Order: sequence, then C-alpha cells, then structure tokens
Amino acid sequence: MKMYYDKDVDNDALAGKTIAVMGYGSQGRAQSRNLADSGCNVIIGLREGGKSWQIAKDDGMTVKTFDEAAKEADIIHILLPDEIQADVYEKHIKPYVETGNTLACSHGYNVHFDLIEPPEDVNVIMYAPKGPGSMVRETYLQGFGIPGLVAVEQDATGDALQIALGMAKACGFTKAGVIETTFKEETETDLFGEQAVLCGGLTELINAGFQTLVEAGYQPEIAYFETCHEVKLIVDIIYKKGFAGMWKDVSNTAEYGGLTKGPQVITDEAKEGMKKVLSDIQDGTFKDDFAAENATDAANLKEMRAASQKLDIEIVGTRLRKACGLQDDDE
Ligand SMILES: NC(=O)C1=CN([C@@H]2O[C@H](COP(=O)(O)OP(=O)(O)OC[C@H]3O[C@@H](n4cnc5c(N)ncnc54)[C@H](OP(=O)(O)O)[C@@H]3O)[C@@H](O)[C@H]2O)C=CC1
Ligand SMILES: CC(=O)[C@](C)(O)C(=O)O
Ligand SMILES: [Mg+2]
Ligand SMILES: [Mg+2]
Repeated sequence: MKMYYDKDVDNDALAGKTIAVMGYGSQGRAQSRNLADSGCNVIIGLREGGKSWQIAKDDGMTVKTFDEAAKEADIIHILLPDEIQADVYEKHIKPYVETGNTLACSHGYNVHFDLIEPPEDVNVIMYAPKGPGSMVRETYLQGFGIPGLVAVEQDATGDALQIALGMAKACGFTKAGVIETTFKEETETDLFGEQAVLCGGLTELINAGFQTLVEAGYQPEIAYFETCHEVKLIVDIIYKKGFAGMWKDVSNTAEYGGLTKGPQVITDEAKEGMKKVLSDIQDGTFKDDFAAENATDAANLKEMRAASQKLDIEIVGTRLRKACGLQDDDE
C-alpha cells in the first residue's frame, strides 16, 4: 500500500494549468472552492440555465458552458453524475481534448466500464475523496482534509501522478493521505461500500431496528433515538478509535450484548448477500442495471426515493430533529 502526503507532492505540478471542473454539485462545488482557495486557476463548466450556474457565479467562480470550458482547459475534471458523464463527454468535451491534456475524475465508473474511452495521448487520472462533498469543504476550511485515493489510468506526459497528487493536495486530501490504487479497485470498492454498507446496508439496518421496536409497541420517538440518532455518536467513536475504542467507551452490558448478539443480526446470510452485491459490480450486472434505469428516466429510482421519504422513521425523525434543534434544512 503506497500512501502520499503533502510532502510527497511537487508544488509546481499544476503551475500554469487551467483546471475546468465540469459540474458544480456535491463534489464539484466543494472541490472547486478548495482548488481555488489553494491558488489553482479554476473555471467551471455547466449547462446554461441549470440551477448550479447561478450558484457557481454567486460563489465568484468563472462559469462557462461545457464546450467553452473544455476548449480552455489543460485539465478537465469531470464531477457530473456518473450516469450522464459519457453523454456530456462525447458531445461537449471530446471534441476539444488536445494532446497532453489531462482528464480527471473522482470516481472511476465511466472509464472502468469503458463508457468513456479517452484518446491515448492524454493523461487519465483520478483522485477520489472517501467522503461526501460537504465534508470535503468543511474539513478543508478546518485546515485539514479527508483521506482519499489516487490513480493513474494513462500517463501521456510523464507527470500524471504528480498532477493527480497536486489536485488532491489542493483539495486538502493529502493532509490525511491518499492511497494509490487503480480505476478498477476504486470503482468496485466504492460501489460496494455505498451499496452494502454506507448507504444501502446501513439504512436497511437502522430502519429494521426502528420497525422492530415500534412493532413491539415502544414509542417511535424512543425507537428513533435508539436506532438512528445514536448511530452517529457510536460511529464517531469508531471513526476516531476503532472498534476497540468504541467497546471500551460503551458499558460492559452493551459490549457483551453487542458481541454476542451482533452475529445473530448480521448473519452469514447477510455476508452472502454482500458477496452477491460485489459480484454484480465486478461482472457489470450493476452497471447494466443502472444504465437501463437511466434509459427509463430513472423511474424506479424516483419511486423508491419517494417511498423512502414516506417511511415512518423519516416522519418521526424529521419531527424529532426539529424538536431537538438538529434539523439541517440546507439542500
Ligand atoms: N457525492 C459525493 O459525495 C461523491 C461523489 N463522487 C463522484 O463525484 C462525481 C460527481 O458526483 P456528485 O458531486 O454527487 O454529482 P451531483 O449529482 O451533485 O452533480 C450535480 C452537478 O451535475 C450537473 N448535472 C446534473 N445533471 C446534468 C445533466 N443532465 N446535464 C448537465 N449537467 C448536469 C448539475 O448541474 P445543473 O445545476 O445544471 O443540474 C450540477 O452542477 C461522480 O463521479 C461521483 O461518483 C465521489 C465521491 C463522493
Ligand atoms: C460519498 C461517497 O463516497 C459515495 C457514497 O461513494 C458517493 O456519494 O458516491
Ligand atoms: Mg464513496
Ligand atoms: Mg460513490
């Protein structure tokens, strides 16, 4: 495992280079502001008339169409939703990519699954934060940064890795450190993590716990505090001190109960389910499924999103977070 920190970065790696960040959403806004605050020459590529055009302008960014930004850029960093990157690349980026340019991303999905096939005479790099856009910006402003990954798929100019490290450093990631990986490893592990643990698995676990208590007749508010609100508090300990630190911080009662009953909940069957999630990612089943979903205007996703927002835990949680002054109403 090779890890890079601030000290490993050539501070001239980005000298004289114009960076076009395509997209100004969760990652685009956070990374663009970090890059700009670190002294990089950043322009933003967006579709005219979209919501983020004015947001970027209000942030003081130089905003251009995708085509204009791609024409001007030495480094084109694509921070658009994965499902639309290939279309925007083909129509608004590919015609302007020149020999020696750099194509960058923060998730290897489109390159790994050959949905974007860059020309051979450009650098193809990735630097990926292991966390959401909000934390990319928040930790940077705190003078630190979240850890991440860095990968080089193509090195046309001989300094592709240093360009990736320079951008990661400008975003704050090399303060915590970035691990060198490949587009395949980042893509497959990131998809697995968000499906089986961080987003999919965790919400199913929390909701199942909430439903179990409510169906047994306990107050929904207590069920919410116990199975959802407190998850952050426990995970914050794991984040800083690992499992051992958490087990040490909680009561012996919780430690004994957790160690004996945890495997009764996350059973071998759950582990088999995780292996199926991973094999579906590895063999392209998920990629094809996601492409089919987006070919139908993401109808199923919209239906599932609407159903999720109507869950009892969401109703109870919104009410409680407001009552406790915890509700964060930003988008
Ligand atoms: N979200 C995260 O925390 C993380 C994301 N990543 C990766 O970063 C990349 C960007 O993800 P993320 O920041 O979440 O993306 P977002 O969904 O937040 O991107 C929104 C941006 O994309 C533009 N956009 C959306 N749809 C279209 C469209 N059809 N045509 C043109 N522009 C469009 C929006 O512009 P408009 O205002 O015009 O709609 C907006 O600027 C992805 O590869 C993702 O996997 C990696 C790590 C973490
Ligand atoms: C925030 C993050 O790392 C995710 C879950 O992989 C994503 O948003 O794609
Ligand atoms: Mg991720
Ligand atoms: Mg992801």
